[in-house]
Amino acid sequence: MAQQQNPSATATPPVNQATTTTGSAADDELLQAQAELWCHGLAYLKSIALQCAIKIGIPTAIHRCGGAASLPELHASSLIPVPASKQPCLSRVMKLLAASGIFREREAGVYCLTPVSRLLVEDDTSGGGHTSCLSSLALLFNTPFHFKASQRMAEWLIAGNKDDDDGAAETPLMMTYGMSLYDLVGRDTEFGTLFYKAMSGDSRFVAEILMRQCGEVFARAASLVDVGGGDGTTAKAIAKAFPQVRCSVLELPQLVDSVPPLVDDAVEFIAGDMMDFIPPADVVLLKVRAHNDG
Ligand SMILES: C[S@@+](CC[C@H](N)C(=O)[O-])C[C@H]1O[C@@H](n2cnc3c(N)ncnc32)[C@H](O)[C@@H]1O
Repeated sequence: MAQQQNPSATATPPVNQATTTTGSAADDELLQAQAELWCHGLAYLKSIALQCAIKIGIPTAIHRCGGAASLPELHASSLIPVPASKQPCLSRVMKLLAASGIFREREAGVYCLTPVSRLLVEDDTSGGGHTSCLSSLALLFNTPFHFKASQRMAEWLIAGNKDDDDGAAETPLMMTYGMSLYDLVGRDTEFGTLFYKAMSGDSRFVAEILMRQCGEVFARAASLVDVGGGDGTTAKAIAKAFPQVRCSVLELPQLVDSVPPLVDDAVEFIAGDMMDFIPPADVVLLKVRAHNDG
């Protein structure tokens, strides 16, 4: 009886070792490139996973468990609102965040805070050099406004015809919403609230470092203007620490008009555009993205 031969065995000519190694290295490189492409293509999931962990309250929950906890421990302590049936999914989110350096997997399934996730703890009084929480800032990076506008980046880049409104838009955000980021902040209450919560958290964080590092500058000053100073968090912190400094904030008129908590005796708010005028002062502070980026 004739034996059936393995077609691939008969079709493949004998090859020397060098050819095999070269072919295999090239395939390895291709597979590596494909894996990297997957990673780049899905990189936005890292931001989504971070947003998810913040919304669920994982950094604060781990902090309240003493700085390290397993998911079953977090679940048992009722610190995170995720039903047991979904813990395997949360476990995958945590693995992704641990691989990204946001948490550290100390041992299988036990997660600790890292310097990054410590910035996301809501009530951190452990004295890690800061007392402010940057959760709102991290959430601000991922709003639907940002996602929707950034998905139009290519469309915005190739739109160049000055006769059409889209082509003339200064930014993808302007093209998508027909207004600047700061106009959006003024018009959308929810977005505006998140924006200023994020900015004041960031300002508190930076002010703590600024005062430690540049205290002698403020100690010698009699006046300071914080240009684009938002809700005045930084200026208020400086005024409190250095009462001899007369602090003011230069802000866009729509912001000064629309946000009541801006009124503060320690800080004067001046409505104006920094491109037109900056009030004279011993110290001019600028912590701002001055263009209407989107
Ligand atoms: C990114 S926020 C920073 C706020 C604050 N300096 C901080 O660090 O938290 C930028 C601020 O600059 C203000 N701004 C933008 N363009 C401005 C301009 N041309 N003149 C004055 N303020 C401006 C915005 O209203 C916004 O509050």
